[in-house]
Amino acid sequence: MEKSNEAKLPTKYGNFTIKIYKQANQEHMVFMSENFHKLKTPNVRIHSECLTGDTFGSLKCDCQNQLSLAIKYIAKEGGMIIYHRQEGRNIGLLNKVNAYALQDLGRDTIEANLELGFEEDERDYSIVKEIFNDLKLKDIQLITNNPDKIAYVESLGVNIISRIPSIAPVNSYNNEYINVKKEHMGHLL
Ligand SMILES: Nc1nc2c(ncn2[C@@H]2O[C@H](COP(=O)(O)OP(=O)(O)OP(=O)(O)O)[C@@H](O)[C@H]2O)c(=O)[nH]1
Ligand SMILES: [Zn+2]
Repeated sequence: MEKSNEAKLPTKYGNFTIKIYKQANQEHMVFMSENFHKLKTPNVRIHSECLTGDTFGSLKCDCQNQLSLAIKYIAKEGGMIIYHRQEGRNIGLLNKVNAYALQDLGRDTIEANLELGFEEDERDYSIVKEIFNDLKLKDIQLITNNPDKIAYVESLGVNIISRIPSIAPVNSYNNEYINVKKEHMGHLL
């Protein structure tokens, strides 16, 4: 793992500090409120990359809304976002678009992944451990609905003082996707 220095990043949401952690050619970004190092129980979101949603505003998922809610939340309450560069639950963008093509034919998110020969979720959170150690995180509030992320953070010996739900609006394009997360992936929705 290789890491950058911390640098200031002024944004339309306010002023933040960023730091990059590089592992296996994936460059993950930590996006922190300016008071981050003074916080006793920082708010933390581990946000998985979604180019189609985060950048292009895709309505097929809830990623862009979840990200902007998290940015606004930490701007106000303090904390950080790990922008986890594991596009498409770590199958990559090309495979995610092939999964979308199968979804156009009627498969759901899980079925499409399995048909392409992947697990329903291929994410690896090992960089999160490195980042938490580097930033000396002990007690946090975790912004998520995903029980796998909660279990992973707890396995690091980090104390989750509370979970902050990340609830984005439902629309006619993402309602099945959100429903699959709730019914088949155990998300706390
Ligand atoms: N393989 C695949 N990945 C998808 C699809 N739609 C979104 N993704 C990816 O899913 C990831 C986001 O995962 P989600 O399950 O929405 O949310 P989460 O990160 O597990 O949980 P929260 O912390 O509650 O947001 C991003 O990396 C997206 O690119 C899809 O149809 N197929
Ligand atoms: Zn998305």
